[in-house]
Amino acid sequence: MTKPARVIYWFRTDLRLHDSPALKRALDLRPASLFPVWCWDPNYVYKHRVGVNRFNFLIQSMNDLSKNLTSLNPSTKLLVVRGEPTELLPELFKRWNITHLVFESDPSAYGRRRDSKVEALAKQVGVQVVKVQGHHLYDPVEVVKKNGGKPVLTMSTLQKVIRELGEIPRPLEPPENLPPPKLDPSSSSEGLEQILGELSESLEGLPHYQGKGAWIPPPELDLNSSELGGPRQKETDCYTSLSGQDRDFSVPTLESLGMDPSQANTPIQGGETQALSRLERIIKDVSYVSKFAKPKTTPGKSSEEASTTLTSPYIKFGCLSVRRFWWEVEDCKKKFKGKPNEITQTPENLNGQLLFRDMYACAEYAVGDVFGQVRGNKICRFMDWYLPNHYDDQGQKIEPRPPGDEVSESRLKAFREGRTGFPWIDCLMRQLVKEGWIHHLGRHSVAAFLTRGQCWISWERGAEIFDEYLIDWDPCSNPGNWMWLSCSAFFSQYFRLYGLSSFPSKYEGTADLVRKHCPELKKMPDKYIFEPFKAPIEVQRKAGCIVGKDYPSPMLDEKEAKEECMRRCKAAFSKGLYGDNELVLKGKAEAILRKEHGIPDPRGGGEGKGNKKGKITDWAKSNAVQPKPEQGKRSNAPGTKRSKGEEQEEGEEQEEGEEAKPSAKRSRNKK
Ligand SMILES: Cc1cc2nc3c(=O)[nH]c(=O)nc-3n(C[C@H](O)[C@H](O)[C@H](O)COP(=O)(O)OP(=O)(O)OC[C@H]3O[C@@H](n4cnc5c(N)ncnc54)[C@H](O)[C@@H]3O)c2cc1C
Repeated sequence: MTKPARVIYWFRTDLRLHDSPALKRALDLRPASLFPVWCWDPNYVYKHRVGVNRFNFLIQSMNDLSKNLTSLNPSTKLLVVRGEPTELLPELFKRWNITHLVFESDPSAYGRRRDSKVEALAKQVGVQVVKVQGHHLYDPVEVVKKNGGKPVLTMSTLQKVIRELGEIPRPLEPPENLPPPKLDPSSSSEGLEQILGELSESLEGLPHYQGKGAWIPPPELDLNSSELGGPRQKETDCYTSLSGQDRDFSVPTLESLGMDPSQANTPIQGGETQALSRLERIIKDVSYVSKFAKPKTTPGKSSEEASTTLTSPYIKFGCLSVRRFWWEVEDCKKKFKGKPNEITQTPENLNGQLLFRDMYACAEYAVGDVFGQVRGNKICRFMDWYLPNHYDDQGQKIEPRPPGDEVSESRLKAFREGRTGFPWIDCLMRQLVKEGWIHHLGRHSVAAFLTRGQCWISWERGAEIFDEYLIDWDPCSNPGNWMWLSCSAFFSQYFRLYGLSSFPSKYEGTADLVRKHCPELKKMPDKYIFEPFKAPIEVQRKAGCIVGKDYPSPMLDEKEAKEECMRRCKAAFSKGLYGDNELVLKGKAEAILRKEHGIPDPRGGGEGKGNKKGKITDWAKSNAVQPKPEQGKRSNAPGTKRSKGEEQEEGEEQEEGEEAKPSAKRSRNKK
């Protein structure tokens, strides 16, 4: 007779019970005991940028999952063990006599590395590992294989490849019951408290337990560093015991991380229960689902009123199954009573949005660890951005990063703090920090502004800011979209830009969004809401907001900055270098690009025309601060006419329906 299975189900970014193919595989083993484990990894807590809103969402989602597990069997819940999975899981295998470890596979490079370590450790002690794809519509491993090992860079390539992979599986129902996490399945102990007590006892003697060798943040770690996702108010106590302060394997609190819960200002609440009720609301509106066209959606007055689905945080943490979303959309569209040609198509429809997510995952899978950076990234066009990452001779990232030129550093700071003097950018950045989410077109605006649009700052820096604040931060979608918006990959029409006033003017509710997040502009009339620096002084006085005093002056001249960036894009495109080119790897590409195209270096160095060694160039200097308000001049405010040239630069909202068409030949002339 075979030994009955004793299974650890390792939860990660699959915090749900519905449509979980990995959980189904665990239950198909008919385990005598099922241990639903979450490893509260100090690497995540102390080494990643995770802001308070994302932690809050995660904690809520874990609590919701735990409650849902208990509703299936009152003798079970989510078992949170505090420590690194590579250290902890092997101990649990031994102490809980585990036969199988089951988890949903993590396609990201970091996750794959961690998982393969855990897999090897499990095999060493005879524990069988079962990993199942469930985080994407299609398995990135299979897609990339079918694409000849190449990264998928366009929607049409993805669609071509997936046609051969067959239909997306229909979603699974949640389980009806679960075995309890009993150490001795034949024992009569049934109560959860008793089971938890026995489990906690079984961990006696392990390091980190009951304060013995507790995981204490290393002294060099600055808990107040924003690099760690915002200020931590006090010492953490979430690692003083393996099974939690009360030895009940509970979900940690924000306080135990040293975070201030009052800073979690997001209206977005985590958990599978919330995710499913949101999905139900979306699907009820057959017309909305059938006619969904991403470019026509609006950021609205607030995140709750944005006209997209706001499902990304739930999909990110797996509270919502992406396959379930897909199929509910498909079934909903069948109920549409309007004309068939009113039903929107991929890529602008909801299915298209979900496919974009898969596209970035497939690109990340093929590119690997360097997907989030320029250096070494074969799909990423090299541009001579300001404030790039720095690397040593071995290709290791130098941290902390050496300071860049002071103008760009001050612009980056103002951008992060929502003080650029451009209300559209400032309100979005303040919304991001406060609520942990902004609408896609808002993300477009800020990403283009920081990179190829106005500031010429490396997309790596912008992606880092999003990493810290977005609840839905994703290791594939975030760098992928930043590369798209900066025209580094996926998209190449660098001449298409957003007007800082004309673009938001086209969308309903955007003036209110500005007023909500930039209250100093509350009384600014609509005409000047996106360009208060153009308001006559009497208008500013009447609105109680003097530009330069109550609200910052714009930090650059939009038109000049755009022209300069365009020149730089042109140069980078004509040179055609990518992140894996030898010149880039050796750190020589920037100087060459500047020299060949006479582009000034803001730090000096004499490479570009007209550079004065050691000085900030005139261009950067003159645009650093306080451009003259064009009071009373032509305005781009709502209702006013724009010049022909500006019209041509906009319309960027069509982007998601287009393909990346690299306009310059790739240069792969490795020496
Ligand atoms: C610079 C930048 C950075 C971004 N970073 C992230 C990120 O870290 N995580 C993330 O989930 N999305 C990211 N996006 C993509 C997109 O903005 C969000 O997924 C979307 O705004 C989420 O809102 P929603 O759920 O209302 O989307 P909807 O429009 O309702 O779309 C439904 C779902 O489709 C997926 N989706 C839609 N658009 C995209 C896209 N362009 N790329 C990938 N998935 C998409 C999301 O899972 C989303 O929840 C980024 C976009 C930009 C421009």
